[in-house]
Amino acid sequence: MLEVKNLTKKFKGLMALRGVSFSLARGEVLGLIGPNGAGKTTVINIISGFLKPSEGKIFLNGKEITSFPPEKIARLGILRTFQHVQIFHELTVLENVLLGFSRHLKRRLWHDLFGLPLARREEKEINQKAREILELLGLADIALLPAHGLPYGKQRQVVLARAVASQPEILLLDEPAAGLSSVETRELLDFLKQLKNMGISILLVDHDLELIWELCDRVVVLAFGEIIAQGIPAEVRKNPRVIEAYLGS
Ligand SMILES: Nc1ncnc2c1ncn2[C@@H]1O[C@H](COP(=O)(O)OP(=O)(O)OP(=O)(O)O)[C@@H](O)[C@H]1O
Repeated sequence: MLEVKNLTKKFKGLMALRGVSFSLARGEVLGLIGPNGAGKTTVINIISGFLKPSEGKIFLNGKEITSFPPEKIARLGILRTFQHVQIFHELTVLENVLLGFSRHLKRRLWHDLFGLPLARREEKEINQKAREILELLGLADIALLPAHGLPYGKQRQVVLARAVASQPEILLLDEPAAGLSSVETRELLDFLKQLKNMGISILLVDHDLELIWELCDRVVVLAFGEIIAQGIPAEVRKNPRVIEAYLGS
C-alpha cells in the first residue's frame, strides 16, 4: 500500500537518512523504532509531505506521491498525528471527532450556507457516524464533555478518534505514548488494538518498546539514518545489532 524507496535526507552537513526502504501492507501495523536522532520523525515528515527527500521515492497504492504538498497527501488519505496533542479545547469530544469528517465534506459547506435539507440529513448521518466511532473506541460516555477538562491520555485518544473519523488509508503516529503514564500507555495500547481491528494501516513511531512489540506486525529499526534490522517483533527484539543500538544509546 505504501512503499518507501531508498530515502536519503541531508540537512546541510548531516546525513539524517541513507537509503531507507520499507513497505506497509493494507491493514498492517508497522513499527518504526530507533534511538534518539535515528531519523524516525524525518521519515514521517517526508511521507506526509512536510519535508522533501534529498533522494528516494514514496508510492501510495503504486502511484508516486513524493514531495506532494502536505494537504494533498492528507486528501489522499495519509494522516499524521504529532508528538504534541492537537485538540480543540473549547469543543466537546463529539465536536472534536465531527471535525474529522471535514475531509469528506467539501460540498456540505455550500449546503450549510443555503440551509438546504440535504445538509440536515447529512449532518444527522455524520453525527450518527461520529457517535458510532466513539462507541467503538470506548469514548461514548465522555462524548459531551469539553475536551479541556480531560486527562492527557484521554485527549490523545480523542485526537486519534478524530483521525479515524477522517477515514484514513494510513495513519502515521508520531510517539503517541510520549508523556503518558504507564496506566495511560496500557489504555492507549488497547485503544490502538481497536484501530488495528478496524483494519486501519498504521506506521507507528514510539520509544515505548513494550507497546511496539505487543502491537506491531513488523518492525523497522533505524540507527543513524540507516535501517539496521526489520522483521517480526520476536526476531527484531533478539537481533544483536538492535540490542547494541539501544544499549549503546
Ligand atoms: N530541520 C532539521 N534541520 C537540521 N537537522 C535536522 C532537522 N530535523 C532533524 N534533524 C536532525 O536529523 C537527525 C534525525 O532527526 P529525527 O528527528 O528524524 O530523529 P528521531 O529518530 O525522530 O529522534 P527522536 O527519537 O529524538 O524524536 C537528528 O540528528 C536531527 O538533529
